[in-house]
Amino acid sequence: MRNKPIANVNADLLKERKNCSFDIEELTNLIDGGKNQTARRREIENMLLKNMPFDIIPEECLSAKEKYENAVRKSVALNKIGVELVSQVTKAKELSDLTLTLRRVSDAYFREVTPFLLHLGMFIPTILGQCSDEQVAHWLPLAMQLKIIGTYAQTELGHGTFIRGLETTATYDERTEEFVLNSPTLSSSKWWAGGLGKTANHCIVVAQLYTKGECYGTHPFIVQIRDMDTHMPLKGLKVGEIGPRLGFQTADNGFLVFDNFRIPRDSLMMKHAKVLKDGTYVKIARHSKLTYGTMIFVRVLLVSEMAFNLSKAVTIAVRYSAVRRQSELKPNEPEPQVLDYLTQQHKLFISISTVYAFQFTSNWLMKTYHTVQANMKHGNTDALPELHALSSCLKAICTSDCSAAIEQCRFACGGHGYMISSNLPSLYAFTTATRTYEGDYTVLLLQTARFLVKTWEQVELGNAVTPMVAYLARHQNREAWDESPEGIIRAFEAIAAGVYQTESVRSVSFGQSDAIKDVMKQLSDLYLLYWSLERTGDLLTTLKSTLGSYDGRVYERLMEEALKSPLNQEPVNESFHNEPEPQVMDFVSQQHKLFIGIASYYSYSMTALWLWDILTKVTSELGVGKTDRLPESHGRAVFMSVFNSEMEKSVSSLSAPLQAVLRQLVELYLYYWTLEKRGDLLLVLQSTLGSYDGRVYERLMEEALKNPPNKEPVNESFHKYLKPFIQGKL
Ligand SMILES: CCCCCCCCCCCCCCCCCC(=O)SCCNC(=O)CCNC(=O)[C@H](O)C(C)(C)COP(=O)(O)OP(=O)(O)OC[C@H]1O[C@@H](n2cnc3c(N)ncnc32)[C@H](O)[C@@H]1OP(=O)(O)O
Ligand SMILES: Cc1cc2nc3c(=O)[nH]c(=O)nc-3n(C[C@H](O)[C@H](O)[C@H](O)COP(=O)(O)OP(=O)(O)OC[C@H]3O[C@@H](n4cnc5c(N)ncnc54)[C@H](O)[C@@H]3O)c2cc1C
Repeated sequence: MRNKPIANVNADLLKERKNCSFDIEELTNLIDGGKNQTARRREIENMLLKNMPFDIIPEECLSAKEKYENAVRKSVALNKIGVELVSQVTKAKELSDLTLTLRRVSDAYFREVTPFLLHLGMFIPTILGQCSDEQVAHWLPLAMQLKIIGTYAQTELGHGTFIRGLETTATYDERTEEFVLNSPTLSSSKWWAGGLGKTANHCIVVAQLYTKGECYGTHPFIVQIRDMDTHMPLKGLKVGEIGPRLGFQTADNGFLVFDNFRIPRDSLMMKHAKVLKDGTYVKIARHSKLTYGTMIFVRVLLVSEMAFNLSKAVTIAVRYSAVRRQSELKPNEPEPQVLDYLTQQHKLFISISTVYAFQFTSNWLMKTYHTVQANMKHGNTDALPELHALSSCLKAICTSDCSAAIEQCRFACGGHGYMISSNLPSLYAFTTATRTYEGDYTVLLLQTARFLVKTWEQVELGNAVTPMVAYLARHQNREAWDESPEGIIRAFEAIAAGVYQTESVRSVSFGQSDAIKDVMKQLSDLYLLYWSLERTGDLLTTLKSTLGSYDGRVYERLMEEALKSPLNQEPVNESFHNEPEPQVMDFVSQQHKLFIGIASYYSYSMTALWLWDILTKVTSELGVGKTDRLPESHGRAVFMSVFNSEMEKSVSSLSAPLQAVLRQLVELYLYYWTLEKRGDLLLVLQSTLGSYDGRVYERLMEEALKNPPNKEPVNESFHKYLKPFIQGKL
């Protein structure tokens, strides 16, 4: 059943909805995956809406501590219902639909994120992907019923991207059949894990595994970190909250430091490798990177997350644009809806088509992921490198595009879009982090490039490659395409566009009406055209350059092109007889180049005179050999102050017009360098990362320890909400 229409809807919005060329319900079914899925989603939504507590005071008006406690309260209530619903589900497909619905509806309760995000998004998936069957049987029910709450601690203060460089050690002690966890340096402190600061009592820790004196690289361990009854951190580890950040403020991201912390042998997650009781290391995996599996899964998930978050932002911006009226186009006529401005449509429509591009690609990517997983169960890891390259590439591009598009949506809402209550700032803060976490943008694109270059080598050798990259061979036959970075980027755009085009056409090819097909086709075309225009340079099959031509006939081509110019089609231009051509001096850009030169000349002359006076004094005091070169900023300050003061002294006797000109030159010099060097001028950087002494890790830890949540070892919300919930007494 459809949701009931709401009374008192803005007339402009009603008008826009009335103008819709297709049946909205039909499109809703398409997005949900069918009529039944829409009905089920609404059933769950309605149930949650009836039972969930909403905020009385807006989340953003609370203190950091109150925000966290409020987030725990709501998470516990939501997950109580979630656990109940999950227990009724029997089929895998139903479970994934349910999880998706819960994830979507949870956003109605959290402007920020739930402290359970990592438990649901990474802890449970890692149990499924990295544990042996016996370990899954033990840990999964505990995690699914939230009897334990976990997180994923891989990143350290010193390393996030370069996983092989992680420093935390897990050394096997065969006498006690335990691993001993240690953080040997400050930079090895675990940092960032969501939910670690205050909430989690378990944690997946990625550490370098040592046994019998050998290091076998990074491996995941499942580790209890807090007492199940008192919630106090266990002896041998230091754990806390890392401090305020741009978004994720209720995710209680944390740090964790080990000091000879002992864990049982079977804490090692043993799907891909084992350590026997006597300390023998046994490799099970057929592919060395299978321990990176959770990251691939989350990268795949993030494509759909971006579709969802952008869909919210663009819905907000489109609705508001229909309601908002601004400016007077024609005297005495009503102000137009801002939605009617073409420039506004330009901001919004590309975001709408991007949402669909992401969603269709995400559906396809998830299917591909499951196919590769199923093959791997039978020992076939052939498709893993391509899945890694593809998920890396799509994750990087969609997270980057999504935060840029959300920023556009904020611009589209003018000043009101800057209000926290518009939700656009929170959506931006959430999505911009996704460009960094789960693999930084640049780093993931480089992983994709690595795969593509290897594929290219195969193509050149005439070997078969997978269908997804077969176009490389086609390109090679058709034209002299190069393997330059531009070529690689272009190829990946072709992949993304191709997937979207074929998937959207495939998805709308059954059952749907012509009206929906038309709209989807328009959106698809818009997406392709937009990116063709954005990347025109990459799409040009020759370089279109007189200077960079393959045959090097630079001068011939320059002359050929010159002769084609329309100006050369007539021997004397009519402006000869009419208006004179402007002097280049009249161009502002030319003045910019010249005037600063003039100002500098005066500055140097004044400073030279002044410097001459003191030079002898300085050299005799310090000795010429000992004087260091003045740092640039010091020199600049000297030029400015001398120029300023010496000019004042010398101009007083000059005529007023000349004084004015010279004063303007002083101002120009000062303003120019103020703008050029504004980075250096920020004397108080107030930054843990940019301090003069470079003590980055020390300062990050010092700041984290000052953090109010770390003043109490256990937050009161544990006793009030978490403990009764975990123990089933709520
Ligand atoms: C209410 C209901 C709620 C429901 C829940 C729904 C939740 C939804 C949302 C989820 C949100 C989750 C929040 C997550 C928060 C953030 C968590 C994190 O950041 S956690 C932290 C995330 N941290 C990061 O993401 C760290 C990023 N860094 C990395 O991933 C790696 O260090 C690396 C890939 C950059 C390099 O690794 P390195 O070992 O140095 O490798 P080399 O470069 O030397 O290449 C050697 C070879 O390996 C190959 N290969 C590489 N990877 C893979 C792979 N995965 N596979 C296969 N192959 C792979 C590579 O291609 C190459 O092959 P070849 O050419 O030789 O044939
Ligand atoms: C909100 C948030 C939540 C997080 N949650 C978790 C969590 O729950 N668990 C967890 O383990 N981690 C978590 N992280 C950490 C996250 O995974 C890392 O921050 C991320 O992987 C980037 O690594 P880094 O911080 O070491 O960046 P760096 O690698 O230090 O990147 C700094 C710069 O160096 C560049 N760079 C680095 N390497 C290369 C290279 N090889 N080539 C070219 N350029 C390079 C990058 O492009 C970037 O510009 C979280 C981070 C954030 C922001």
